[in-house]
Amino acid sequence: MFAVEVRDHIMIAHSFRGAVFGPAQALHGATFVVDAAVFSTSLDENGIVIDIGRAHEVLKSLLAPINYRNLDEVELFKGQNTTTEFLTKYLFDGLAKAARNGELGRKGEDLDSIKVLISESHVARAWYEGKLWPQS
Ligand SMILES: Nc1nc2c(c(=O)[nH]1)N=C([C@H](O)[C@H](O)COP(=O)(O)OP(=O)(O)OP(=O)(O)O)CN2
Repeated sequence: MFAVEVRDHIMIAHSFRGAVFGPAQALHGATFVVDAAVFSTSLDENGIVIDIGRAHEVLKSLLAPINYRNLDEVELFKGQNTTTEFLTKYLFDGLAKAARNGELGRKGEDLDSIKVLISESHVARAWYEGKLWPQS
């Protein structure tokens, strides 16, 4: 399987509901490093999985509305614990939509799957990976 991965980062603040989170129930900040990988069993006639520039642009556009924000105040996430895991799925859904629509410089049907990995610190990370087809 071939893959291309792009990276970006965001700075956010948030708080969590639930005793399991201990001190993280209070408002705290984090810098998340986001890695998004797109997989395909084949290369196109240019020898690529997807266009790296377009992948960067799409990832950046998905991160822009939440970068430098207190996620507790983001309407889209109201009532939701914005855990690292939750954010990986949010980004996966956005990237999957773009990939299926051919916005990554490759026909959607030529792409296999996507993995979004978020490193929330130097000791912890979470990811979501899923197939692009059949569409769920
Ligand atoms: N499964 C998850 N667990 C936790 C997340 C998460 O996104 N998914 N996030 C946090 C906090 O936001 C923060 O990143 C870490 O908080 P902290 O309490 O310092 O971390 P630990 O739980 O690792 O440390 P303790 O020593 O156990 O308090 C927390 N968990």
